[in-house]
Amino acid sequence: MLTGECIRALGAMSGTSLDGVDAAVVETDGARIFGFGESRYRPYSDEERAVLRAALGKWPGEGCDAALEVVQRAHLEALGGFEGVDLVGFHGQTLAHEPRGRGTHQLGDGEALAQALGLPVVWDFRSADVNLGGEGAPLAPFYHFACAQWMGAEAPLGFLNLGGVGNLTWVDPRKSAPEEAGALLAFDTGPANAPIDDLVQARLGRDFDEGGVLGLEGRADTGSVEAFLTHGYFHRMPPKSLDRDDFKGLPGMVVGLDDADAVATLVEICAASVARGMEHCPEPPARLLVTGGGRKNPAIMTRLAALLPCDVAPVEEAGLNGDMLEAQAFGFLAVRVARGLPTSCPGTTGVAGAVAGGTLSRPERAA
Ligand SMILES: Nc1ncnc2c1ncn2[C@@H]1O[C@H](COP(=O)(O)OP(=O)(O)OP(=O)(O)O)[C@@H](O)[C@H]1O
Ligand SMILES: CC(=O)N[C@H]1[C@@H]2OC[C@@H](O2)[C@@H](O)[C@@H]1O[C@H](C)C(=O)O
Repeated sequence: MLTGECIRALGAMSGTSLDGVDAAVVETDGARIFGFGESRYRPYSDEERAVLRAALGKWPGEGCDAALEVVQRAHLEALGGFEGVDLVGFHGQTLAHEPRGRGTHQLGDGEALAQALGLPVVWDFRSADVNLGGEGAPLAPFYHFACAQWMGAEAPLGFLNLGGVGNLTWVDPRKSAPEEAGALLAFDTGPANAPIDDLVQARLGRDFDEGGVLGLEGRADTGSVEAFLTHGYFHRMPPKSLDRDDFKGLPGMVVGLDDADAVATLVEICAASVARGMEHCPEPPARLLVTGGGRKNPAIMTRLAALLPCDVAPVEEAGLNGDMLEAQAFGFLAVRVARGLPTSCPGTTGVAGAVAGGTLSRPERAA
């Protein structure tokens, strides 16, 4: 099955925004993208999201059973019924991430999922990298490299994922492989949607600032933005990574502002941290392709365009699906793991050398 031929890989991502499970098929040999297949979004209910939110920060053995039940049920519903799938890439739900401390914790049982689906499942993608001294994140950059080549890009370009946390990938598509020196530079830029979501949830009972209405209406408090950028994270050289709640105190910085100004300030902090991160790139990319839910926030996209020295566009302008890029990425990475190909390298996580992470669980009965 895995001899370099085209594999129909089904990836699943449950991200830091806790909005739901994205599931998407990508046709690949682990190096090239041959095509994209069906995708599906399975939202978490309010009750499920509350269970997951309560589990954030927990490590294995610290009472994650209820959250595990939510993750397994939601993924079985999201992944069941796809036709002609050869392999599943299961990210799980990150509950905690301290690569220089306790490690990284993605909640999910890939072995149980493999038996329930009757399909081989690759999971636990991040541990091997962390155990070898890497950040364990971001991992999508190897897929971004494949996307750049699928697009036929011939000059360096950037991918910016704006989920709960922002992560930037600088790609040189002229290189022959993602693990080649100089092919990729990637790192988490800073907070993206998570603090905005948390603030509108706390103040207004909404999940997010739909359409960026508040962010467009308000005025950013520049003093708060400048104070935030003095945080030590912005003085660390990449590769570097964040946990969803590393900046949990951020809404507290804007407590004295009205709703619109508070959101506008968090939007500016997101955009300014991307601009600060862009300074680490070997050269500014001619184009930055934005993926993740933040690309649907006009307030964020407007501020990125104002602050960055390059064209800023949603990935759809390059023919890609920004809602499903991360799910596709874990399908792609699952094929790489199954074929023993690296999934991270010094340029993406700071790991000592290219490493193929992940655990492959096979079903006792085929689907
Ligand atoms: N129409 C919209 N208007 C404004 N913001 C939106 C819109 N749709 C989605 N978002 C934002 O995008 C977020 C979800 O983005 P996404 O699904 O990429 O996050 P994630 O994958 O869970 O996070 P991460 O990539 O950090 O793991 C929502 O929480 C919200 O803040
Ligand atoms: C530990 C963890 O789950 N990190 C996530 C988070 O969400 C965005 C950013 O921080 C990124 O580093 C990573 O996910 C993406 C999919 C990645 O690994 O590329």
